[in-house]
Amino acid sequence: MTAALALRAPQLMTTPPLLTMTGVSRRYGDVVALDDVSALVYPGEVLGIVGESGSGKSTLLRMMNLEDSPDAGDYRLALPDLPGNLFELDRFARRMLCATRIGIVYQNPHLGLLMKNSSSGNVAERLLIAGERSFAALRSRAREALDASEFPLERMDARPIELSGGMQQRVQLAKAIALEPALLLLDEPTTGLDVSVQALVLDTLKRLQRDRAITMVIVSHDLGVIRTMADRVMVMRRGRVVEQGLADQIFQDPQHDYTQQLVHAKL
Ligand SMILES: Nc1ncnc2c1ncn2[C@@H]1O[C@H](COP(=O)(O)OP(=O)(O)OP(=O)(O)O)[C@@H](O)[C@H]1O
Repeated sequence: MTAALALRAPQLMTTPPLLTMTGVSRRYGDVVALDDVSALVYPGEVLGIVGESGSGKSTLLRMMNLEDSPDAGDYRLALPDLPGNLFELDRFARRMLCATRIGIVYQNPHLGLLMKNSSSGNVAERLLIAGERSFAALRSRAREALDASEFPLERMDARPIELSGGMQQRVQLAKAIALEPALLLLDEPTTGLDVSVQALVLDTLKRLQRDRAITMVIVSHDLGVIRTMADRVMVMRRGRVVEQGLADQIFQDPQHDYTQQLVHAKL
């Protein structure tokens, strides 16, 4: 066992989870996207969700972001004033919760950003929802979030449509962290970027995680990304969780046939 693993494992086990999902199922017509999925995410950790295309990863993340409702299941976040099953919240309460306590970065920046508004305006929009009304404060807080996302500040008034893919992801990230969310969701955040740009964005995510201990859930079909980012890994196939455990254990000693195939295909 490595020193890092020895230090990390007991910490995870002794802290109550921030996120608890139990028995979540979702069908779309005949397609079973999620079949009785349960998940725990502990404060300050990065949970990586991996699996082939169509395995249900993005659907699960959308559930965590309350964008969709399951056919069955329970979802709790251990935050003040949030008792009960979050799937039972009405649309307004969901929107406020997501805007203020949950951040998300999508693979497709069009889902997360208004492409024709300025980058700083995109971040400020999140702050406005939370009640910030002073122009000077909006601008300085947007600047701070963009800086933390390692976005070049001289371009903060550029529109995302004018920016590279890597820069667009940094704007999404700044928007996602502007209100210091309890949970940051990342759906294939670097897929489609050049390898060198991908590495830089992953570096930023790792630094943010280290400096701010943000609890993250990252979805990727790319085991390299999951290996770089995750403390624990959940492997999905056909809407079910087939294996989960500490990242080192999953990568060094995968138990399920499917995980073994994934890991060996990558090596
Ligand atoms: N809104 C929807 N309407 C119909 N089918 C859907 C919808 N969302 C997801 N599905 C289906 O549910 C299954 C799981 O999709 P999901 O996007 O969660 O998989 P994934 O593991 O994220 O794959 P990918 O990486 O390709 O997005 C797929 O068969 C998909 O076609």
